[in-house]
Amino acid sequence: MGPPALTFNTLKTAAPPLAEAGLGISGLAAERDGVPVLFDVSLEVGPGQAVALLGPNGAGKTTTLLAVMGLVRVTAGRLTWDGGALTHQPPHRIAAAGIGWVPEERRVFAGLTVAENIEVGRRPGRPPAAGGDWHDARLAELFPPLARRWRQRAGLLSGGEQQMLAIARTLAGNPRLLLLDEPSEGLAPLIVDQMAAALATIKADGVALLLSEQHRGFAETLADRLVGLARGRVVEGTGDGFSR
Ligand SMILES: Nc1ncnc2c1ncn2[C@@H]1O[C@H](COP(=O)(O)OP(=O)(O)OP(=O)(O)O)[C@@H](O)[C@H]1O
Repeated sequence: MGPPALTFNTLKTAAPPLAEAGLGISGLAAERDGVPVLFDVSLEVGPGQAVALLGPNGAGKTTTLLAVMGLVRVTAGRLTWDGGALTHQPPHRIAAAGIGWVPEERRVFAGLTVAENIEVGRRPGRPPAAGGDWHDARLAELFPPLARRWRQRAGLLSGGEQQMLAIARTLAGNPRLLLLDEPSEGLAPLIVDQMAAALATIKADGVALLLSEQHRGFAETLADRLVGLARGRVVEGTGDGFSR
């Protein structure tokens, strides 16, 4: 039998919770395929906040997101969500608790239409963030380029449109925390601006955002806090004046 179901607001760990609302990460260490990759990562993301992980290739940004999603082995530290323990929960329970993952590779279903891809992401019964349900009309308003291609196959979309679709599909499940791996990677400048505007709207809706970013400008536009990672550790992290 797996670990007990997450019952938020009732499930409290013995130690004081990191954050009563949103995501808490404290002293996180994790490994991939038996190789230690994260050694000491701590941060918090509250509802309606955005935190960007910055750092060079191999710093551990993706691994931090994977650890939140339960997709790598956590060897030390704590993960909490709305004050309840998240550490060592299986990915499907983490997803059911309202955490959505947008992988770097996008992974849209090329043979399905935009509308069908979004339908795949629906998670009926999951309570939405403060702004309400992400139904089709809201998603189309959020990403106008998708609205124009609603009945087209996803394989025909540009890279930027596929990135929008990957986000829209995850949003369709009404997550209250969105994990985004390099959302601006490989996008044309105009598309990057559209992406930043859309993510700002999602944030204003009350959704918490934790993103991995290589582009500092994009991160600064969007994030309330920047957290610098190097070799699996937080090297700098602050609300303002962050520098590397
Ligand atoms: N399957 C694996 N087994 C062992 N080590 C791995 C595995 N995948 C990644 N790593 C290592 O983990 C470290 C952190 O990788 P991670 O992908 O989290 O970095 P990142 O900051 O997201 O950088 P990038 O932008 O290159 O993805 C790197 O040193 C990488 O080589």
